[in-house]
Formats: sequence, structure tokens, C-alpha cells
Amino acid sequence: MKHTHILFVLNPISGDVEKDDLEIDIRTTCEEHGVKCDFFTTTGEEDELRIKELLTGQQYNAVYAIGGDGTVSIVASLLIGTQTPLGIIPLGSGNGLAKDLNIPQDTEEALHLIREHAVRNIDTLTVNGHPSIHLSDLGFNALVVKKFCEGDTRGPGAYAWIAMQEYLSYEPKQYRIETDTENFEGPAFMVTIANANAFGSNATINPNGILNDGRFEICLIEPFPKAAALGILYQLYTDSIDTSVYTRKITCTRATIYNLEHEVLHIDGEPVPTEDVIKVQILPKSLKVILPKELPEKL
Ligand SMILES: Nc1ncnc2c1ncn2[C@@H]1O[C@H](COP(=O)(O)OP(=O)(O)OP(=O)(O)O)[C@@H](O)[C@H]1O
Repeated sequence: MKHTHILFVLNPISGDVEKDDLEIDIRTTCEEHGVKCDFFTTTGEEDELRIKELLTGQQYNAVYAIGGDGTVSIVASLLIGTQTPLGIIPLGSGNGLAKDLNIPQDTEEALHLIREHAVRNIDTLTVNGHPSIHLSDLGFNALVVKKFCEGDTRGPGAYAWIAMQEYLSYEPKQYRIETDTENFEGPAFMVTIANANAFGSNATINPNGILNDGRFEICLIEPFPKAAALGILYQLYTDSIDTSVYTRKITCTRATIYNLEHEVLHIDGEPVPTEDVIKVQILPKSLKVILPKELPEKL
């Protein structure tokens, strides 16, 4: 179906990428194809509320997020449970969800989606009531994400630098996890609540996760000796983390995580206040997404 009226939500600072000409390019493309378009430029303050107002006032056939995972998350959370599909023009520093959906990372190629695409439903999660579409975690990576968000420097280099510094002093934390399939109690280096596969950094924590199977995974990296760190890193970047003896995976449809040492939590890359009990539930096929016509194998 052709989308005749599209809202574009543009984050001007994401990924440190200059986007001054992009709005003009998109307006030209839309005009050429008889598509009416509106733009909302994020400010970092009350964006969700403003976008919600726009969505209430107009009947859009599609909403595209132009930015990184944070921008995608804001837009997606407003579209869950509606008939309006989410489009992504990936322009962040990581673009994790876009990569898992096989959306072209090249802007010009991604813009082709405006005129030619497929629409599919994917699952989403609620994590203590917050929508989560991609990957959320507790533990080491959540701490790195928190420090990254508090810092002034963006981009993968800044993330890797913080990760290296924090790794030297990080101690695994205790968790109790109860799900509808299996339970776990013990220490973990990190606990990832995975609807999708890979972080924006390309580290693949859940290689076989399927975005529309009505289930999610809890991926644990258990304590490991320092000598194993490089091997784990290699496995994360070669889609083979499931072969590690230090990992454990629980596939389920609901879970309660007891965060026994008050570890930090992030949801889809955005730090949220620490909670001691985290309830996770799946909302099967609750979000429509715009994808390239050649669909990824897993959708
Ligand atoms: N105009 C703005 N000025 C400053 N900050 C903004 C503005 N618009 C949005 N933000 C902030 O940008 C962040 C989201 O950025 P986003 O995740 O889209 O890009 P990124 O961090 O570069 O990429 P990624 O998440 O893929 O690593 C949010 O913290 C949001 O509050």
C-alpha cells in the first residue's frame, strides 16, 4: 500500500551527522511521488508528548524516525498497538533495531522505502510498563550505556572507551529470574532482555532471536575469568555467543527479574531509574514496521 501522508520525526543531533539538507531531499522525494509529508524536529525535551499531539491531530499512514535507537524508540512506543507503521531512516551512532530489521544503513537507499516497501508486524515487550522493542539490559552494558548517556561525546569510539574503563573494576551482580519456562538464581555479568539480536555496536547477544515469534530471550553472561574476556568479545562479534560456556539463555513469554543488588537498567539504550523487581511481558505482533521488499530471513 502506498503511504500518502507521512510524518518524519528528525533528530538533528543523532550520530553526530549533519542533516541540514535531508529535509529538503525528503520533501523533494515525497513531492515527486505524490506523498504529503510533515516534519517534526526533536529538541530532546518533551518530544514524545509533542509527537503524540501530532498523531492525535492528523491521520498519518506512516511515521518515520530519522535518527538513532533513541529516536526510533520514542516513535515506536507511540505506534505500538496502532495500524500506523514505523519507518526508520537510520542516522544514529548505533542503529541497532534498523540493522536487525535489515533496513539499509545508507540514507539514500533507506529513503527508497518511502516509495517501495513491505509492512510486517513485530513483537514488542513491556518492561515494568515501558515499551521495549529491541534490547534492554541490567549489569555491565547498562552501566556503560548510562555513563555514555551522561557524557558529552557520542559515537562508537566513546562507547568502547567507557566499556574498557568500566570493565577493569566491574563485579558481577546477583539476580533471581522467574519465567514461564525456567528459573535462574545467581551472579551474572549482564542480563539482557532480548526481543531482537544485536546491539548498535554490532555485538550480537541473541543470534537466533526472532522478532515476530511471540517469545523473547533472557540472555545471561555469567561470571568469567579475565582470560576469557577476549574470547567472549570475539564470540559477540561473530554471532557465536551461544557457544560460550559462560552464557545461558531462557526463552519465554513473561519474566520477573529480581534485581538483588540494585543494578542499573536501560531500555532500548535509554537508562531508566533502577528498579528492584522488573516484570517483562511480550505483546505479540504489536508493532507494524516498514521493511525493504526483500524481507529479512527472520521475518
Ligand atoms: N535537538 C536535540 N538536542 C539535543 N538532544 C536531542 C535533540 N533531539 C533529541 N535529542 C536527544 O537525542 C537522544 C537520542 O538520540 P538517538 O538515540 O536517536 O541517536 P544516537 O544516540 O546518536 O544513536 P544510537 O542510539 O543509535 O546510538 C535522546 O537522548 C534525545 O533526548
